[in-house]
Amino acid sequence: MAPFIRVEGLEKTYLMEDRAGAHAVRAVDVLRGIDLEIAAGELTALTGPSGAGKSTFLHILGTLDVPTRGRVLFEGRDVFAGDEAELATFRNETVGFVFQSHHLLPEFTAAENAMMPALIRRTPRGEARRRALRMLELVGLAERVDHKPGELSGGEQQRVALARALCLEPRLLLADEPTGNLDPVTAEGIHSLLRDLNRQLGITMVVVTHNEALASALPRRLRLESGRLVSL
Ligand SMILES: Nc1ncnc2c1ncn2[C@@H]1O[C@H](COP(=O)(O)OP(=O)(O)OP(=O)(O)O)[C@@H](O)[C@H]1O
Repeated sequence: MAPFIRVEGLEKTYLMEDRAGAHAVRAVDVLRGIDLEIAAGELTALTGPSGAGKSTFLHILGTLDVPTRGRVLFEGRDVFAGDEAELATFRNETVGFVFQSHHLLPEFTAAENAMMPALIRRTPRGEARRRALRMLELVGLAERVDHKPGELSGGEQQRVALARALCLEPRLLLADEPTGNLDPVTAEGIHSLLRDLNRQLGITMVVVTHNEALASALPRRLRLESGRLVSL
């Protein structure tokens, strides 16, 4: 059976306008040949120096960005072989994202923020709210569903962002420095929650972090260095 995710010969080069020379273009090689398999249900930490390409790699895994060379296969299917509409469908149905900054809408409550992806996908309001409340309960915020982001702590805001990412029950959760803005204790709380959710829901997760201590508590660790992946 094909692995859940298989990355083959992945390369990413950004072409930059060279500001010194007229119309000259400079290539920035960020990912230089990545091969990787991720099994369904795996929870993987991705570390590496600043600028190593962690976000770029995560964005390509989530089809928010496209590779320059190489392929990404989900259950054997080359995701970038399809057109933009197919990519968007795949992304909406399969992937949930959490970022360093939670991007919650300040005027809406935790429940309303968490149900947003379902409403955008035209899920009936009652069903969307049920899903959101279930996820808010899973992230430990059952008592805070009517709070707006400004009435929540930083860790609680990030948990709402997590509930929102999980609202449509994605099979893959990609988290880019989800604890980057949090104090160490709150950050450990979010990581421990990710481990619990991974066990309970069986969602495959890739979590980018600068924090080696947090990364070392996750079952699998990868490190990006000079555009290549190293297993730890
Ligand atoms: N759109 C772009 N055009 C040109 N270069 C880019 C672009 N996006 C990223 N880069 C460059 O690619 C490299 C990798 O960036 P990326 O954000 O993936 O690194 P990162 O490992 O996530 O870094 P950090 O830990 O600091 O967030 C950086 O050197 C960055 O300057």
